[in-house]
Amino acid sequence: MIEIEGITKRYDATTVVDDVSMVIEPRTIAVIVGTSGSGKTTLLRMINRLVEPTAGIIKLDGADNRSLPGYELRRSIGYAIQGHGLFPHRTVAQNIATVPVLLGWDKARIKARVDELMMLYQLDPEAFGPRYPHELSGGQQQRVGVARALAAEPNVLLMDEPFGALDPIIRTKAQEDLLAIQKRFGTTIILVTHDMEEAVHMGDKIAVMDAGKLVQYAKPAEILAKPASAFVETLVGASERPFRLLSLGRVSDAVEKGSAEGEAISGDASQRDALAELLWSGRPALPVSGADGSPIGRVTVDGLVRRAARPA
Ligand SMILES: Nc1ncnc2c1ncn2[C@@H]1O[C@H](COP(=O)(O)OP(=O)(O)OP(=O)(O)O)[C@@H](O)[C@H]1O
Repeated sequence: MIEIEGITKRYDATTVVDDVSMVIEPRTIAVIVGTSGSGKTTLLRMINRLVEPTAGIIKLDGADNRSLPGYELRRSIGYAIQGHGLFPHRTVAQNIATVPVLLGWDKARIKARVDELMMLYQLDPEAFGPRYPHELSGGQQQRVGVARALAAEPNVLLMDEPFGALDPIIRTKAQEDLLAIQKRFGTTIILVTHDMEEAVHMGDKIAVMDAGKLVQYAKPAEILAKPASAFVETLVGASERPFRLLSLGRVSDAVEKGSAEGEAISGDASQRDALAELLWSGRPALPVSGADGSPIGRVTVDGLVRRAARPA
């Protein structure tokens, strides 16, 4: 668990992070969003003490993050940044091994971990391990950057716009990979992004920053349905909000009694996909199938539209 208590950072007279308090539960993803200059990166870097706060406390599993020297703290916390930050004169395998080497792991353990992460990221260790970063595509470099951050099995991973430089298709894949890896290792992740779509997709909770202040910290559905201020509402994008809300819900949660003509949609599909299919095919209702393929009811345009409407 990460507890941020009244954290403030000032540079001379300018307050760039202003009395922020938030708790990040273990094994969850908190996404920090906000406009440029709102203090997101500074907040993130106070967790691993690349930036020292002016006031406030940050606790990791109950311990003040100042109870260790900064360099030791940083070996226990993964850190991945936009543009990956790989060492250009070290091979891919050496880059990934950076922190395990610093921690003095034995060679066999390091090799096993590097190979495991490379396989996980679909980079053949034989082929890619000896290569240098410039011999990789942008997407591959980014994967190596995240693999390096995960190498020493950190409980906490800080990510600053890790997918910012990727094109949209690779970006989606990178997000899926990260979600799968987060589930597998149970890592607690704090991710900074400009992209509300990414925040809604990735976050168990979303923290919205504006001018150094934390203006809302809540589950994605709550941020979308009940933005705390006009600023959050703008950031969420009022016109996109209904679709974002639907993308969070499963069809199985919107099933109505009755039947419908045509091919069934899976109860696991998102409500957004169901609405897209309904509108695209011009039908008022679709049959819904359960996990075993048997019909469990139907989903309707009217029902989905009601769900997308902002709750009173
Ligand atoms: N070392 C520093 N000295 C003085 N001011 C700084 C320093 N680092 C950051 N700032 C200022 O603090 C403010 C917040 O910066 P920060 O990088 O945390 O914002 P951000 O929300 O991450 O922005 P972006 O999305 O553009 O990366 C900015 O106005 C920035 O100019």
